[in-house]
Amino acid sequence: MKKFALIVAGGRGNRMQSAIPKQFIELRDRPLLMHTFEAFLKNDPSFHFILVLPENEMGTWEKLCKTHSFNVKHIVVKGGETRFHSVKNGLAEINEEGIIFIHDGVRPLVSVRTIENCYQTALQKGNALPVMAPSESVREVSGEQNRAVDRTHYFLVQTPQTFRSKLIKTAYTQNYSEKFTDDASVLESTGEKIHLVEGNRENIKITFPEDLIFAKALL
Ligand SMILES: Nc1ccn([C@@H]2O[C@H](COP(=O)(O)OP(=O)(O)OP(=O)(O)O)[C@@H](O)[C@H]2O)c(=O)n1
Ligand SMILES: C[C@](O)(CO)[C@H](O)COP(=O)(O)O
Repeated sequence: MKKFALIVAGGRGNRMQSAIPKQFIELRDRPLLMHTFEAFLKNDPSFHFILVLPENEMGTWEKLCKTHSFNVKHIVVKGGETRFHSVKNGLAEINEEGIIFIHDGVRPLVSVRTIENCYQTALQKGNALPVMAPSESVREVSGEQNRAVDRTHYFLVQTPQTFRSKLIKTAYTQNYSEKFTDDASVLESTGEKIHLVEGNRENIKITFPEDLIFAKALL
């Protein structure tokens, strides 16, 4: 089965407060985004890549690829207003049957095992969502009130969120809703059951400056 990695890096990275977009920050002499590609290639060198970038950053990426002799074949697509719109633009480039891994460009620490777990489950069941149990207590907040909840009922969601191509392309023909915070929520709203698989604890989304310290130590 053909494998497509749709890497979304069309965001601004406002919470990182960095002069350059967080996806281009250098970690161990390479832009963060290149480490993300490499994580997929470690799992399977035959991956087909689609990369979503902000339109005004495409030139910078081209230069970075030259500077770092980054020769991994990939299609570059322009990002949209939200992650949903960026994914939609990327999906439009995939017109063959296969398994699509939709992955945040800023999660370079995804493991080979997580990618494999996602592949096997998506192949058998149509979709796979990597998750981790929270390691802290959880509280529900409602206005001025808050209460402890049973954390065994909750999981934290990672990427790559992985799907048979037809299923996810059809799901993304829906109109955008603010409830769509990830790809599984888009598919779920069509009535599909979502299948959970084990992610890896290091697979954090690089969001705040402190996350870079953690990533540098592990890459
Ligand atoms: N319009 C958007 C917004 C986000 N993303 C991507 O979705 C992933 C997860 O988003 P997040 O980490 O929140 O990135 P940003 O939106 O860039 O960060 P911030 O919210 O801090 O601005 C990132 O790889 C980001 O580049 C995207 O492709 N297009
Ligand atoms: C897709 C995601 O990374 C799953 O945890 C997450 O929902 C992205 O959230 P963000 O607010 O767009 O960073």
